[in-house]
Amino acid sequence: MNVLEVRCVGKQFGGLVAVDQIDFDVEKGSITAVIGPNGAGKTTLFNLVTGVYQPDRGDILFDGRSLVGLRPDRVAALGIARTFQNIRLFADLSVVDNVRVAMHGRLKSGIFDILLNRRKTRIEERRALGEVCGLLAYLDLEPWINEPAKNLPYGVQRRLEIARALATRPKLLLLDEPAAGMSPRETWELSELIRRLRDDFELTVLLIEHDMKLVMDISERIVVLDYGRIIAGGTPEEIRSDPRVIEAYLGRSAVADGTYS
Ligand SMILES: Nc1ncnc2c1ncn2[C@@H]1O[C@H](COP(=O)(O)OP(=O)(O)OP(=O)(O)O)[C@@H](O)[C@H]1O
Repeated sequence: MNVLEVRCVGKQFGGLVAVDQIDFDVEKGSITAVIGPNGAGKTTLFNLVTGVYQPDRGDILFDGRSLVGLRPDRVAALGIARTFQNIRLFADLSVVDNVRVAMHGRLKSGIFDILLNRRKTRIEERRALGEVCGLLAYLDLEPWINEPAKNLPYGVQRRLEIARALATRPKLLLLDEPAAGMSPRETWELSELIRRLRDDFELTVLLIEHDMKLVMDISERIVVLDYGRIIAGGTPEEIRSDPRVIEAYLGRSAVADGTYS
């Protein structure tokens, strides 16, 4: 069963075609990677799925329902969460408050309930805090719980971004270059974490990543973009040996020097 269906989607910025006739499916419970050279259209695709941009043509279906025309908050409420290439946290807020803020969009109590300090609001807040603490424990963020986000090491900030995304209880998690700036050890830990998340939270994961080792290690399907178009799609084995991918994305030298092995 497909959780996401991208149907002939196109997006232009003035004369520049950023995404052109993109068409692919993401199977429920899978880990799918979108790869391609800089400027290939990967982040634009994520922005189209999450409602940041609207497609000029085509359709995007989530659980069979079209996302076209929906604002990002509506898309999030349906169960799609994302992390960003350039980490977006509340720098001066503590770790626990960063996750609490992310969870608030899903809580029932409004600002007046909070101001009036209603009993149902206090119960909901207490439950939410319990859930936040559970997420922080799961992601090994407990030692940093009261630390402002800006003080965290880079790899920990990336985990906090994931905690914020999970706080919205998504069905589909989009990760935009989650390994960027990470050491090889942190990247290895991240690949283990992504697999665990998928299993423990029954998620479907769609990720953009330049780290080929991570992509080949954890993806079940790979979609390859170049100049806004899909040039290949398939399993890691199929992609690894596809000459169009080697040519367009990695260059012949990558094959020769063993980068792409
Ligand atoms: N808001 C925008 N306005 C104008 N052009 C844009 C905008 N967003 C993206 N583009 C252009 O669309 C093309 C695709 O960009 P996009 O960021 O989607 O590529 P990418 O594959 O994510 O690249 P990278 O790997 O460098 O992040 C690029 O040429 C980019 O300059």
